[in-house]
Amino acid sequence: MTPAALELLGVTRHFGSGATAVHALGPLDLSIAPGSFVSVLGPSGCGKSTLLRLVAGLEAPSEGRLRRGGEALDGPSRRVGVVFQEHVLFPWASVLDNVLLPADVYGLPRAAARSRALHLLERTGLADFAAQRPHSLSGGMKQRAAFCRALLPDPEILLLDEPFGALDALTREELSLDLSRLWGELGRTALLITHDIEEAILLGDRVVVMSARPGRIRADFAVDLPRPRGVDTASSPRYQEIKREIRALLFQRA
Ligand SMILES: Nc1ncnc2c1ncn2[C@@H]1O[C@H](COP(=O)(O)OP(=O)(O)OP(=O)(O)O)[C@@H](O)[C@H]1O
Repeated sequence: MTPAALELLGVTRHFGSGATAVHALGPLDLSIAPGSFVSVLGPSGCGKSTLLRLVAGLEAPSEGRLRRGGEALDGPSRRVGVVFQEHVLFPWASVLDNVLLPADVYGLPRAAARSRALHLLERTGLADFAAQRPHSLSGGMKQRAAFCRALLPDPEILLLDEPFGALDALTREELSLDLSRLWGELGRTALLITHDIEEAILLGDRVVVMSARPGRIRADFAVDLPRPRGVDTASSPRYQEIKREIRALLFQRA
């Protein structure tokens, strides 16, 4: 049997100790099948970013175990790409060089990395901006470049921490639909952290709803909407029904 792309078993995370200790997360059990897109939705401060940092291998759990592709997860890996809310492009480097950054970090063969970077820039509508500096890009374009960079090492798993959070509503929707299309073509596993119910449904195969801190899983909704999803998806009766169910749960007392 193919192992889960990601698996969390009894994971908790505490910060600090004594009177100032914070129980941020868990215990949490979660299993994500290879190739699926899971959206995690929850109130502010429920531990969503903490969850993402654990899965990225940037932090260790206080208790419990994490497994990636059936193996113990013990640190960051080139098999996992991360996109954060604030693009982290270097202002002095060209868009192409920014996208190529993981090639230096992971020692990828330069020529192949360059051709993959150009391909990704092409696929995300940024080919004409490869030689420009990030300041000449709009917010949405900077996030597209950040996606290209995360995808450069061809990661098996893409982690998205509110990647559209700083964008205006129209750019947000456009970029989520583009990401949905790109993800469909790449067939990779994705974990999206978001506050936005619509984005969670539009992108996800599942929407995992978390409780207030300490974040635990309150519900796990299957999003059985056909793909590819587009601007019309949000007006379908099934989409509206899932949205109603999630809203009802979120606005109930935890
Ligand atoms: N390094 C840290 N030290 C102490 N407390 C922390 C640390 N990181 C997070 N926390 C606390 O853990 C809890 C969860 O934080 P986290 O950022 O994961 O939540 P979140 O759901 O991503 O929040 P938001 O949606 O507002 O971004 C919060 O109470 C936060 O103050």
